[in-house]
Order: sequence, then structure tokens, then C-alpha cells
Amino acid sequence: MNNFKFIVEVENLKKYYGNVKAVDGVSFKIKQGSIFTLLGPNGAGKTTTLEIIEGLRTPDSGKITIFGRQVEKIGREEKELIGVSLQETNLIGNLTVKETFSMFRSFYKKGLRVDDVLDFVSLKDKAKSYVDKLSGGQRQRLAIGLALINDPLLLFLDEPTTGLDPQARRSIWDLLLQLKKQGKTIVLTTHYMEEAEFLSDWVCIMDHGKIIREGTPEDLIKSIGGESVIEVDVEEDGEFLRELENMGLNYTFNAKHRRLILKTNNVLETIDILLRAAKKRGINIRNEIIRQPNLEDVFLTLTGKQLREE
Ligand SMILES: Nc1ncnc2c1ncn2[C@@H]1O[C@H](COP(=O)(O)OP(=O)(O)OP(=O)(O)O)[C@@H](O)[C@H]1O
Repeated sequence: MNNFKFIVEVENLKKYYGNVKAVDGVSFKIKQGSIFTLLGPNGAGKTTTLEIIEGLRTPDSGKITIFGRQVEKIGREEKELIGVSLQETNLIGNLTVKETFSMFRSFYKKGLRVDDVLDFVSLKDKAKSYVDKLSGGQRQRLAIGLALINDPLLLFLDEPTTGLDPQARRSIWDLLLQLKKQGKTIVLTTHYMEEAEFLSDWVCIMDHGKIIREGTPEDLIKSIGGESVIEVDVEEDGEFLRELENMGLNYTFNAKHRRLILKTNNVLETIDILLRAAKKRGINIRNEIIRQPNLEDVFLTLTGKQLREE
């Protein structure tokens, strides 16, 4: 049972906690050998969705097909074929890295050699270190290594790079691309749009328990239209924004950061209008950026809010 077009299919999955619709009718299909990402802000329902598929939570309703078989909840046989890295892994701090790997290895009939996994996640020189002495990035590599110990076909990684610095994040991305090359299917959750864009073959954008759009990163970005995005800080007054509207500009304004975001197919014309409106209202414009649209813009266009409202 090793070849599937779709390794996981979920249909109309629902999980409510009282009034909170954590997962509210979610459907998707995951192609074998791909990196599949649930992208969304905190509380969107990503973890709940993942944990239902992993068999850690029971859905209120919905259909799950995994490894070609429809299941109520995954069983022992499926568990041998999946690897899971939870958002927070509570490991035993006074075990060494190698002891931790050996313990996890003992849970499975089949799997990889501990030394090979240590090598793969670049923790060989930390084999004798205690788990609670590891850095954030090393801890995440350990968590991914543990998820790999049974040599799974399908890997679930819940926010594997949250809180890491760019270099540590990059090293996790490299690991994930190597795993994809080996033919593994990876299911990721993240609220970092760069991560989703860089790694994913398919992205489902989630908000309030629903998938609001899905596709390849490229198609999702194309779907919102606009070849370029112009961003500027403005000392906004309402009049200025109204002026922009009157002049035919389509914008989003982040009031907290006083950041104006404009999608455009004609950068020069848009800048010209922007400057004329600013001059007319006596408004200062700063920190101008012209860039390609990204998944953050997709989220902003669809929901009117940013993925991470810092
Ligand atoms: N066991 C629970 N009891 C009550 N409410 C819950 C429970 N688990 C999740 N929720 C709620 O369901 C919603 C979705 O949570 P979930 O953790 O799936 O979101 P998420 O997208 O993974 O966010 P995060 O990135 O913060 O983990 C949230 O409003 C959360 O508070």
C-alpha cells in the first residue's frame, strides 16, 4: 500500500467547541510526494484539522480517506506510516538527544537507524547533549527527526519554524525539501507566508475554520490580479484616502501601522496619482516599497486583514 494519487482526502470535516467553529466544513486532497500547506492566522483551525487527520482528535462529522482507505479514525496500521511533529513537543529534558531517538525508535516495528536520523537532521554532534540544552532550531530538528524515525510515507509538521531566526528557519526548509526529494509527502501548517510560498506545491488558506482559497502559490497570487504592489507609510487623514478613491485607486490601509498597500498593473501611473493626492492634502509619504505580490496580499485581499497582526 504505497502508491496513491491522493494520500489523504478529507471531505466536509467539522469540529465545534461550543460556539467556536474550529473546523467548519473543510475539504481537500493531498497529492502523494507533495508539500501541502495549511496557511492561516492563529486560531484559524489549522492544528485542529491536522490533529483530526492524525487521529488525535475526533471530528464531529466528515469523511477521512488516508492511504486509500476511508477511516473513522486512523488505526495502528496507518500510524506506522505517518510521522507527526506537534506544535509543542514535551520531551524529557534529562534524556540525551540520542536516548530520545532510541526511545521513539522502540515504539515502532520498522524504521530508520538512530545514527542515520541524527546525521540527517544534523544533530550528530549533539547526540550526547540533554534535550533541554538545545537551541530552538536544534529542538525543531530533533522534533522533525523524531517524526521521521519510523520512516513514514506521510509527515505532519505543525508550525515547524515558529519562533526561529531566519537562519534556523532556512535550515528546516532545506531539510523539508530533501525529504520531498526522497518522495515523502509533507503536510505543513504555518502562518509565515514566505514559508508557504517557498515550500508548498499546494496551499490551502484557512480563516475561521474554513478554507477560503486553495491552489499553487503562483496561481493564488495571480488570482488576486495586479502585477505589482506599492507600499508606503502615510500620515493618513481620512480625506487623503477618500481622495485616492476618487482618483480611482484601489487600496488597503493598515491603520495600526499607517501602511497603505496598493495593487497595480501600472506602477508609474499609480505613483503619480499617489503623489498628486499627497501633495494636494499636504501629506508626507515614507518608506516606499515596490514589490511583487505575495501570499500575504492574497490573504489581505480575501479577508481585509493581515496574516500576522503584530
Ligand atoms: N480543545 C479545545 N477546546 C476549545 N476550543 C478549542 C480547542 N482546540 C482549539 N480550540 C479553538 O478552535 C479554534 C482553532 O484552533 P486551532 O488551534 O486549530 O487553530 P490554529 O489555526 O492551529 O491556530 P494556532 O496557530 O494558534 O495553533 C481556536 O479558536 C481555538 O481556541
